[in-house]
Amino acid sequence: MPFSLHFSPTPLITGPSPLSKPFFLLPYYHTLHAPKSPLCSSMEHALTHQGKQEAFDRRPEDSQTLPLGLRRDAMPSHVAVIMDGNRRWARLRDLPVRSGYEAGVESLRKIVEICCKWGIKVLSVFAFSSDNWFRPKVEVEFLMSLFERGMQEDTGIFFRENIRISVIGDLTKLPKALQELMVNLEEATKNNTRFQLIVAVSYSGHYDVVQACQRLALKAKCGLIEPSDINVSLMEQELETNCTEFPHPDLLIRTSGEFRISNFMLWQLAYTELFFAQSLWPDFGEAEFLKALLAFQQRQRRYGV
Ligand SMILES: CC(C)=CCC/C(C)=C/CC/C(C)=C/COP(=O)(O)OP(=O)(O)O
Repeated sequence: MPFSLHFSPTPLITGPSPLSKPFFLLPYYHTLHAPKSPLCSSMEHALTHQGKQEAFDRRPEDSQTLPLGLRRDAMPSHVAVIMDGNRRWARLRDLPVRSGYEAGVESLRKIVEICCKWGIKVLSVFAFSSDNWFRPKVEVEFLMSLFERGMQEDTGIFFRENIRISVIGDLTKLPKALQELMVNLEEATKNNTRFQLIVAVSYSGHYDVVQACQRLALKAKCGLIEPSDINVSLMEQELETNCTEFPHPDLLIRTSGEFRISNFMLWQLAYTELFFAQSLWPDFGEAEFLKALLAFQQRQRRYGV
C-alpha cells in the first residue's frame, strides 16, 4: 500500500526558505549533542516549494465545522499517543509483523490529518522506546527503515501543510542516514506553525529526565548556574519537550486495551488526562479519536487545586 497523507491539495505560494539561520550549538555542552549536518538535496528541493505560512494559517478547512458535540474552545492543545497493538493487529490477520507496523503508519497519517483539521496544535507519538532496542534485530531494522521511508515520503506534505516535525530521544543510537534525515527535517520545518508532530524515537521518560539532569549538572560545573537555582522551570528548559510551545500533553491516548504509560514523558504527563482505547492502533480512526476528545472535554482539570 503506498504511503501518503490524504490532505486535499493546497495551492503553493513560493516563500523564503526557513533556513536562513545557521545551526547553533552551545559550546559548553556540545558533547551532549550528535553533530548536525547540512540539508540533503531532496529536502532543499522540497523547500523551494514551501508556501508562506500565513496562507496556510488562513485556510478555510481550519475553520470548518467540528463533529457534533466537540467544542473548539475546549480542544486539547497537545495530544500524546502510545500507538500500541500493531503486532497484535498483524497476528490476528495472519500477516507478518511488518504489515502491522505499516498499517500503524497509515493510522498515524489519518490522525495527523484530523489534528490539522480540528485545530489540535501538537501531537506526540511514542514511535520507538529505549526498550524497543531489545526486540528482535530484524524487527528493529524494519522499524528504522519504516521511519526513514515514512518521513521521506511525507516530506512534501510537511512543507505544503505547514507542519513542523520534531524528534525527541537518543538519536545517536539510530542509523546515521536516519539521524541525518530527522535532524534535517526538524531544521527545515522548524518555522512551520499550523501543527507540530513530535516523534519520540529511542525515547523514554527516564532517558529524558536523566539527559536534562546531565545538562543542568554541566551548566552548574561551568559556573553558569548554582545547584540551588535548579527548579521546575530550569528543568523543563532542558527536557526534550523544550521543542514545543505546549510541553505538557493535555490528553494521553493509549490504544490496545493496556493501562500503562510505559515510561513515556514521565515528567510531562504530571497533569495529563488519560484515555485508554480498546482498539489496536491500526484500527484507531476518526470515530475513536472523537470519543477520546469528547471524554477529554467532559473532564474537570483541577491541577491539584
Ligand atoms: C514514521 C513513523 C513515525 C512511524 C511510526 C510507526 C509506528 C506505528 C510505530 C509504533 C512502534 C511500536 C513499537 C509500537 C508498540 O506496539 P507494538 O507494535 O509493539 O504492539 P503489540 O503490543 O501488539 O506487540
